[in-house]
Amino acid sequence: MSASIILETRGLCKTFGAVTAAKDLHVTIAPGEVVGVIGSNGAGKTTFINMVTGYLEPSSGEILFNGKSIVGTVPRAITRMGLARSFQVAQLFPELSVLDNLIIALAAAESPRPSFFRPLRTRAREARADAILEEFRLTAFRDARVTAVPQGARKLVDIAMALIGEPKMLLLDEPTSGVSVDEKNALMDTVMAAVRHHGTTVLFVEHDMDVVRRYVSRILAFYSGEIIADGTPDHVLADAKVRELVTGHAADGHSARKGASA
Ligand SMILES: Nc1ncnc2c1ncn2[C@@H]1O[C@H](COP(=O)(O)OP(=O)(O)OP(=O)(O)O)[C@@H](O)[C@H]1O
Repeated sequence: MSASIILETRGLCKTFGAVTAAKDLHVTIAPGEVVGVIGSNGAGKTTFINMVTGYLEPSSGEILFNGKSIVGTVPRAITRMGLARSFQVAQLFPELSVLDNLIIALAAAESPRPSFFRPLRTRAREARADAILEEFRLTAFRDARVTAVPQGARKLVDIAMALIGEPKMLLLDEPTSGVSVDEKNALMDTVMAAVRHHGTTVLFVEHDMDVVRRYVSRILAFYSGEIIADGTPDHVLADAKVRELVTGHAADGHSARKGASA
């Protein structure tokens, strides 16, 4: 693998009984790329992210991160190698404040086993958390309980926490799901400014084609566990198979498919 590839999968397969969720996936991602993953419901997008981040063991195939095989490596170790992720549903401590969630993430990033005998909330961590809140435009929610903040802000907290360890690559599973159409661009503008600032390579799953077009330089289109198109947004979104099977826009312009807005 050359230095111009940060993530590579070779012949990646995953079956669940009779269901093939990933079929012979060959993907290479270069450092600094912003890649959108599209596909209708059940196409295999989350399965791909779960395998790459260690949450799911592939049935066969290889995954290389920075040239090192990571198949069989536990998620926490993969995160420590610099490959982080967020989830469709934000993984936060719902009863704690936004600030405390960030402080826990900061403590966890500093040490794999934070001591129960030392306070988690130190001045240094609080100052760092405040800087993160500002960067992610979350200062207004600093002391609010996670359950009391809007969905878009929860998503931002989750993504901010994923970026705390300064990952080289970030995988986002539907960062704008459950967020109103009006809020989507503001959320993605904030996320993209942060990842550009940190120089992070990004791959994100997205159903909204307006969001995809606006933020990515490359699209992987999944259908039935396979990648049916890989290229620039103009190329992939004009592809006849993608229009028929993913975005639901047949050649006559008729839209039918659930889960995609183009
Ligand atoms: N743990 C599992 N056990 C059995 N089948 C699974 C499991 N996880 C995923 N599948 C199946 O694998 C296929 C791909 O699912 P996956 O969740 O990866 O799709 P997706 O593209 O992320 O869909 P969505 O957009 O709805 O999140 C589906 O048919 C799904 O039902």
